[in-house]
Amino acid sequence: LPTPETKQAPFSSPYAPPKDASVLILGGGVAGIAAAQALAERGVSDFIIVEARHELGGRMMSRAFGAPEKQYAIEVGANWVQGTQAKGGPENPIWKLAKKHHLDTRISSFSNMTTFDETGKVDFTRDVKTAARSYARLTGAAGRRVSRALVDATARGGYSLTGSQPSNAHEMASEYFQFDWEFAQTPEETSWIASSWANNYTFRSDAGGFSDENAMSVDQRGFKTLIQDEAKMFLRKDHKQLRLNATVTEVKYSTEDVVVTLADGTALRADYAICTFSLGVLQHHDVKFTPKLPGWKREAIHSMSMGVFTKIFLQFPEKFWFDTEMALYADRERGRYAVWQSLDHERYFPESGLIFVTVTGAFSKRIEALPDAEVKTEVISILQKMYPNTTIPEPLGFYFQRWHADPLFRGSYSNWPASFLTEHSVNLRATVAESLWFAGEATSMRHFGFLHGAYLEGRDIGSTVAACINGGGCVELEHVDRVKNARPYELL
Ligand SMILES: Cc1cc2nc3c(=O)[nH]c(=O)nc-3n(C[C@H](O)[C@H](O)[C@H](O)COP(=O)(O)OP(=O)(O)OC[C@H]3O[C@@H](n4cnc5c(N)ncnc54)[C@H](O)[C@@H]3O)c2cc1C
Repeated sequence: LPTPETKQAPFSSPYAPPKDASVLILGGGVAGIAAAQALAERGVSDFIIVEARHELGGRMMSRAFGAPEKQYAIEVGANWVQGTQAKGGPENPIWKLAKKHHLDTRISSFSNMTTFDETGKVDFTRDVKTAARSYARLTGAAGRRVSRALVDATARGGYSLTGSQPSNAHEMASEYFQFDWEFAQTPEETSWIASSWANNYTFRSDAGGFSDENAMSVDQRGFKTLIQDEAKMFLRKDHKQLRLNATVTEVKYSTEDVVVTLADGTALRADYAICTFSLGVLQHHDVKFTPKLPGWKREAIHSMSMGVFTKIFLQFPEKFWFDTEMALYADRERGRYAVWQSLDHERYFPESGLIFVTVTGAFSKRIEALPDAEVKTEVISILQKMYPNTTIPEPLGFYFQRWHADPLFRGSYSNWPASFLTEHSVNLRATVAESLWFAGEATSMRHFGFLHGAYLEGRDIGSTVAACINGGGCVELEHVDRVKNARPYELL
């Protein structure tokens, strides 16, 4: 690895325009707030969080849903604290915040499930259990590959090599539930090794992770309250550290400073910026970087991928469906409206008439391009297949968030493909020109995709930048100039 550059104490030319802050934090999601908190704790209060939306939270996003007399706060973005804490083990920092802010949660029971196919209710829970065992074999074999320094492959290759080849609708739906429903992409699109360590570092307490529990927020203040309330505890009351409704259009950077232009033409200048925009935003050129980001950074950005995870919410006048928490529907098309969750359940919102179905990946992009009415007709037709002897009533409410089309997100969360190497991940989080820093769920090597990944990255980069400021200089995070093959390709 090349020797990192050292940024000197900020040089203030008498001719330069005055600085608005020491640090601009670009984005007010979990990573941005965690970075601000780490700066504040180290005595750096001279920062401004720049957020395009009207509130903090980013992909922690809730909204009111349902008929006027039956409204609920539903989570269209993150919903679970994934991995809590096993006895004596590390604690998920999001779980810690959830307890601190008295968040109302329920531990989900994903095995409490009813199964359906195109003929109605059919018991294939045995296939669901088989898929769980196949997944355990997949992750175990990935660990052995790491210890023997073997190359990565796709999770699909891994499944086949470890003896799992789903061949009918029941088996494919079961595998989808186990894999795509977590990674928001298919096994073909995903790294075998990285998906396995992502699973272990979150869910396996015996492998350095938190626990296998998923705590679902049902808090009617919204899951986001946890990050908003945390921000209130350290942000100054004069609101000078926060600019809401402020969309960044350009980031001009040099070793001297960073100048950020907003959609209304305002320019903000600082010594450092911490960019927490999603990987999808960086991939889509929604924000212009001047000069263009270096080749090694662009390669890292475009080599990782952004999954899409779409929860489609429906409210009916009354419940007519399964009494379990979950249902799995096996269509002949893999992943077509497969995973259902009942919120009209004694543990969640009884008598609410609420149910939601999740779709992912390419299927999410497909429905985002359709009008709501068409998606609603498709969803109802699936319920009709699940309940052939019931007349499915017209829903009182229907909603899904278009994460991929949204220029502030461009997808739901990142995923690690087999061709994405450790060096790419190093480069995704590496500093550019000593002044421009990056943090977010995607920059987390162990916890990409998760809330805790965003939080830990924000804290880490925030405290590193604080050390730069307090120490009067800085060592930037190193990058790799060229990501090379261990052994060059040879055409024989
Ligand atoms: C549908 C869905 C379900 C999920 N489920 C879970 C879950 O159950 N558990 C879990 O742990 N994780 C889950 N996640 C992932 C989790 O939400 C993210 O990992 C995390 O919230 C990312 O935080 P972040 O700060 O890195 O990014 P963001 O939350 O994306 O923060 C970046 C901020 O930048 C702002 N921004 C973007 N562009 C601009 C611009 N040009 N100018 C100004 N501001 C801009 C955005 O508005 C946003 O607020 C889910 C995500 C989605 C979408």
